[in-house]
Amino acid sequence: MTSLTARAEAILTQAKKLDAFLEGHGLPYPSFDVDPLDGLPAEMQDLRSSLANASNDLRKLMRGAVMQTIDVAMSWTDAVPLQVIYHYKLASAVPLEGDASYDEISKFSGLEPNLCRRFIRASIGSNIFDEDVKTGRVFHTASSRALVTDKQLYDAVGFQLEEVAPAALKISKCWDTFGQDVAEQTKSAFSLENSTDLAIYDLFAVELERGRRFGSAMGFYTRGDSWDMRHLTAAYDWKASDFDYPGSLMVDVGGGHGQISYFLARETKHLKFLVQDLPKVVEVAKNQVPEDLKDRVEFAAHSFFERQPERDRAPVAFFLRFITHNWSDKYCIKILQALRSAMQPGSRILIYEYILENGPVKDLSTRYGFQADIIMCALYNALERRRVDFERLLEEADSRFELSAVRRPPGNTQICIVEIKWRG
Ligand SMILES: C[S@@+](CC[C@H](N)C(=O)[O-])C[C@H]1O[C@@H](n2cnc3c(N)ncnc32)[C@H](O)[C@@H]1O
Repeated sequence: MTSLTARAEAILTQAKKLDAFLEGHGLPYPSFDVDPLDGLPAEMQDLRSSLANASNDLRKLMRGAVMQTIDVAMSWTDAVPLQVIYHYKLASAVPLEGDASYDEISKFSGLEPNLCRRFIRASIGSNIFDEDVKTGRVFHTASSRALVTDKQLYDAVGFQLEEVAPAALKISKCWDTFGQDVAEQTKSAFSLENSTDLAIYDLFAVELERGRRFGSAMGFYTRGDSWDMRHLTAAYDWKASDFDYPGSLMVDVGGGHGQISYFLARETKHLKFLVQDLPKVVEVAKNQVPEDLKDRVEFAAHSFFERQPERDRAPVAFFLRFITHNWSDKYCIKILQALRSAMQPGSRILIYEYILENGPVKDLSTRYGFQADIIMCALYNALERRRVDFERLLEEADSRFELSAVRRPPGNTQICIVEIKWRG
């Protein structure tokens, strides 16, 4: 058993190190008004995460077993005021470096003054906005200010609170309605919430503003360090002589606009890339290939549920980034089976996405994969997988597939490369 004093001392030791770094670099201490931490170097980010995890544990312990559970059950009372702030653009109603009365916020936003006051005051408890107790005027904190200055953050908040959260509250209803083994994207909690039998991408293709917000929110989620492409090169030897040689080809399955292929083409010497995606995506992407990569990267319309076209020589690899986590096992098996005819001994499938730990994860800094798992469930009837889940998929798809390695980039504990070989 760890004493409270020992916990607090561990926090103190870490806080002193972080303070020393900030002081040594002339940076302000973190406050609700100024956040100097995002720009810190990697080793300080590790320290910061460790301090956040330790203090979060202490906070939960001090809330106590019952209140900690009630806090979770009532977390919607933090989320809903933020949704109102998002919906009525209340953050933009307050000057970045000044203040505003509730009447002024009301005039700007069209939300009735008493509602502005109630929902902003509820959010002040989450340090989103603050209020001068003497004048009753509202001013920004670093969090509410970022809602104005960071468009991708704003869209990510809107996407979570207006798309994902309402859908996620229908997960149990989805299972009651369609069964717990429901595998279709068109019968998801998201489809129930939206009274549609369209999958999310198809709905967003016609509801353009929602589609734009989704794209912008993804921009927010993918700008974190765990998405940095350097992890790709740290986790795999793309320049190996059995990979990057004259005439070798990698197929980027569902490769979107080709960002990964462009990056890897610049990291390798000979390897060529074929980016496959749906016709409407390829139509746009094929005209945007950078001049220096025109002889290395090509695009072709191809559904990943269809057999690969015949080729004289098998590709060295099929690369799938953030594809399988959007699909239930039933469809992932189809995707894998469609690659079989193009595999030869030595060719491989590389799947790059969150690989969940086999056991539970409690740290704030590493639990995102488990949260993403619930999002996949709500939106697609899909999941984030563990190594054993991939092993099961491969066994069901074809026993000639062999999971040869899970390559975890150093320092990036969540997004990994699953390497699959073909026994032939
Ligand atoms: C989550 S995005 C990942 C894009 C890309 N791999 C990346 O990581 O940036 C999923 C991609 O799958 C594509 N997609 C969806 N259904 C497809 C299908 N049946 N065949 C091929 N691509 C498909 C989408 O158009 C989209 O580009």
